[in-house]
Amino acid sequence: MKGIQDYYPDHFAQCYGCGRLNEHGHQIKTNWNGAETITKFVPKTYHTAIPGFVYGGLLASLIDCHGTGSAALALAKAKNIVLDKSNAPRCVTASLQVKYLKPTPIGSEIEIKGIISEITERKVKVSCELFADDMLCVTGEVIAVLVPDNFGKPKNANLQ
Ligand SMILES: CCCCCCCCCC(=O)SCCNC(=O)CCNC(=O)[C@H](O)C(C)(C)COP(=O)(O)OP(=O)(O)OC[C@H]1O[C@@H](n2cnc3c(N)ncnc32)[C@H](O)[C@@H]1OP(=O)(O)O
Repeated sequence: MKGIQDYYPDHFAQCYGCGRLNEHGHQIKTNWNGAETITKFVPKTYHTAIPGFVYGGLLASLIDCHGTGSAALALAKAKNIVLDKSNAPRCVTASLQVKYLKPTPIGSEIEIKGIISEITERKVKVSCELFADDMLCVTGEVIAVLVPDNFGKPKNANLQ
């Protein structure tokens, strides 16, 4: 199934967590599910923290990219953008907070829900809930910001 990530421009589609063009990455797909967003992922055995349980860094990474994907969906909706080519808004993570409530069992499909809790012209807050075997294991909050034109460049680059 396609997700918002399939509509990112190619030069924004290399992310390890969600880039469709990163053959080594997770390649998650984020979609609307009613008023919420959703993604699913099946961790591999090599994503182990301790035997039987998923490595927390992977879970943070999934929440991170589901958060930016959810933010992109919300901005597209707010700006009435029809997703039909590489025209999706692209967001970067400004802040990522994760709470590990229970060990996340490995071996079954993980489901992450996203709730858009705040949206402005450039910034979206997304609350995430991660479930495994129908058990709420992790919560997270992502603040995502629309990629600025000067992303990755020093602020005084034009003075050099
Ligand atoms: C090339 C693109 C590739 C995209 C890949 C995305 C993959 C997604 C997952 C990731 O791993 S992203 C990589 C990790 N993130 C970064 O490297 C981002 C590094 N930080 C930055 O580049 C800038 O700090 C950032 C673009 C996030 C914000 O800089 P700006 O100068 O554009 O923001 P500005 O100061 O104008 O603030 C915009 C809004 O965001 C808020 N904000 C900015 N930084 C924040 C922060 N750290 N925490 C909370 N809020 C923050 C800020 O308060 C403000 O809110 P309001 O509009 O309500 O006033």
